Amino acid sequence: MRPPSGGGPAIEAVDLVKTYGKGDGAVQAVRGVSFAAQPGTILGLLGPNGAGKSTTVKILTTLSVADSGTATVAGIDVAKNPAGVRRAIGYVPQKPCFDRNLTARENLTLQGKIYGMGRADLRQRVGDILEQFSLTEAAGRVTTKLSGGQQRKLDVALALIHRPPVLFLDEPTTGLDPEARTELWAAIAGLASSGELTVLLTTHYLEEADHLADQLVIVDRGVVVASGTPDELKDSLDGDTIQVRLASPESAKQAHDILTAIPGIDHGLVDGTEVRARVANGGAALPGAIAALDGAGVQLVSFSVARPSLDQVYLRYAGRSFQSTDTDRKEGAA
Ligand SMILES: Nc1ncnc2c1ncn2[C@@H]1O[C@H](COP(=O)(O)OP(=O)(O)OP(=O)(O)O)[C@@H](O)[C@H]1O
Repeated sequence: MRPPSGGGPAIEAVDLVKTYGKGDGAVQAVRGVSFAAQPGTILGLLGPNGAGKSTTVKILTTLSVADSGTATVAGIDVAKNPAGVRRAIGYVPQKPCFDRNLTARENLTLQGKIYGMGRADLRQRVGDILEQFSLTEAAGRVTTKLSGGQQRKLDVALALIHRPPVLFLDEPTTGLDPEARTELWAAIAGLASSGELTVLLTTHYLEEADHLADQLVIVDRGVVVASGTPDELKDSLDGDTIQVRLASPESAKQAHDILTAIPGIDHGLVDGTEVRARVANGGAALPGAIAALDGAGVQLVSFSVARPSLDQVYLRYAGRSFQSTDTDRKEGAA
């Protein structure tokens, strides 16, 4: 299948609204979300846990029905023709979806049969897709004997077996170690590079969104707070980011307080042993900032001036730091 003809977006959401439950217990998961992904691009839906990303994806993949609003995928209306949408998409949910008792090759073959693919085409396709995801050598192994990264790649391969023009990846790298994450990033970037596949991926990793997405839609508490390319979003913030690395998290907190007390330095964030803050002109602020830290006896590991990062973008548009939203989540989960 190819992307929709006629030049329209591959994915379009217009004013989607979804509330779970009723009365006092009602949760407004999605509160008027709109965006569009052009064919052959990767759109990153970025937001902390509970922002409404999965709910939006569920509506677009026909697993859930919106209370209001409209959406098309591959030019097909999700509400009017859900079966058509399901044929046009691949969907990788957060949890693995392969059969643990079968091998990678058997899983792919079974999936292809479910989509009604012919025997010769399917055999060729399974071979090609195993190759594409560097799974050929592991193809004969029962899936439980694959590494976490290989299992995740198999999930993506399964979603693509029927050559859909649109792929949805819901937090594809959650739980993967850094090496497996980097490998999956390369595979995802490779998928979209042909220009024939449109990918929507949800993530709460700023780095992942920055690295992979052509276009970002930042969601928070069910609404879109900003959208654009990663560069556009960073450029929309005037000024520079100063980044200071300290020897310990305690020193980082101390450095944060000292720096943000300096007029013109604001929006400070502490991330482990690093402090980041915004300033109109990083070069001009540098001597004063270093002198203030030095005067307080705070030992620096490094100090640099950089372009704004996505967490600064998030802070500016969502009105709170990305780290704090993640901390809220962890505390809520505890
Ligand atoms: N089936 C459901 N019933 C009730 N509330 C729900 C349901 N599914 C999601 N929610 C709530 O809706 C809100 C949005 O959830 P959603 O899963 O869409 O967010 P998310 O951004 O995908 O988060 P995560 O990264 O944790 O998957 C949250 O407050 C969540 O608790």
